[in-house]
Amino acid sequence: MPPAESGCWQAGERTAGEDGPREIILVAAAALVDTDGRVLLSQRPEGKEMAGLWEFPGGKVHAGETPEAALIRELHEELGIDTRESCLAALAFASHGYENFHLLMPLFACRVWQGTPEGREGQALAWVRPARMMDYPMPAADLPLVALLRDFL
Ligand SMILES: Nc1nc2c([nH]c(=O)n2[C@H]2C[C@H](O)[C@@H](COP(=O)(O)OP(=O)(O)OP(=O)(O)O)O2)c(=O)[nH]1
Repeated sequence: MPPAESGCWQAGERTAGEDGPREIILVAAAALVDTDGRVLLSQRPEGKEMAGLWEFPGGKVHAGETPEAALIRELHEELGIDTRESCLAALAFASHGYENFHLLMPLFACRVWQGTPEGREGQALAWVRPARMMDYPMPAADLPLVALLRDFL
């Protein structure tokens, strides 16, 4: 298929390096999958950028942290659940240029954890089948991941 029709090549699109380098932000995220094959989405709370959009739980990897350790920490802080590195399976990643930064986000599948997820930061939660995720507005970076989840879960 010629580039113009494939959707991966658009006239006027900003490409890496055009306006100088943007900071790369490393964020680790989880597709928590329940026994019915539903995935947990978390709504970004008011006051944060992209408030109201639904995302995979997770957060920024701190200096000196591995993505796995960051994710285990974030899942505990945000949802009150505990998991371990052996329960995280690398599934995919997002690499997306936002206006002010470039997001690099590994997505891990996780089917085993202790506790019941609750929105500890006041965020709404929803268990969603991948085929229904289009009903939940998500950050632009997540859209390719949703397509992958539909195929892999
Ligand atoms: N957790 C998560 N973040 C996402 C997803 N998609 C997406 O574009 N992001 C972006 C939104 C934010 O710019 C960034 C995550 O940063 P954050 O602010 O939530 O990170 P954090 O929990 O460490 O929060 P903070 O300490 O900066 O307040 O990644 C996603 O599916 N999950």
